[in-house]
Amino acid sequence: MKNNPIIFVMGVSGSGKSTIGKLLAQKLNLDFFDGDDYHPKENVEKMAMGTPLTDDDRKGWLIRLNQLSHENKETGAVIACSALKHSYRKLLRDGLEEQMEFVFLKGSFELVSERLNARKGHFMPPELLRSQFEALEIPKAALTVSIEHSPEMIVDTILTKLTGK
Ligand SMILES: Nc1ncnc2c1ncn2[C@@H]1O[C@H](COP(=O)(O)OP(=O)(O)OP(=O)(O)O)[C@@H](O)[C@H]1O
Ligand SMILES: O=C(O)[C@H](O)[C@@H](O)[C@H](O)[C@H](O)CO
Repeated sequence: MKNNPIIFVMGVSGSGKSTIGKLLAQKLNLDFFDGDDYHPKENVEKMAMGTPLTDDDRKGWLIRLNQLSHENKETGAVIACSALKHSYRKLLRDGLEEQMEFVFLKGSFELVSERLNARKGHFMPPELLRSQFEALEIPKAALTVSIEHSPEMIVDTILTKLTGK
């Protein structure tokens, strides 16, 4: 595994970024940050109203998460962030190429939809899921795991793959 890794757990809304990210951070004894907490108020309001974010809406937020990564450069961290497009991942990685890992949570529209419909108390409406899949550009270099298994199994798979690197 890379030294002091900055691990971005990425995927569409409801793919399990927060659930998996927290557990992974615990196992690696790293701090966990949820990208959702760094959206400006306008972005959260927009999503809550059922409008997908644009590239422009996401830009400042991605820059902030790149800064956050730099702030945690010495220790490493786990960060949950949708990171849907290649250009977003390039921005997130800027200046930290050596330390950064992307873990992609891969799942079908149907499965994620089921989980989102069952989730309570979150601002993101399930109706936005289609637009999340439309925006998603599948990462080629990411460590990819299927979300069909339990969170514990998924994290074990990630750890095995990470430590084998
Ligand atoms: N592997 C799993 N098996 C079963 N349920 C899961 C799994 N991973 C996550 N969940 C559940 O699915 C829902 C979505 O997970 P979570 O909130 O972690 O996704 P997210 O990608 O962080 O979403 P968002 O980006 O919208 O914040 C939650 O209710 C969570 O408990
Ligand atoms: O890029 C985006 O459209 C956003 O980051 C969303 O994915 C949300 O932040 C989150 O996933 C909602 O819960």
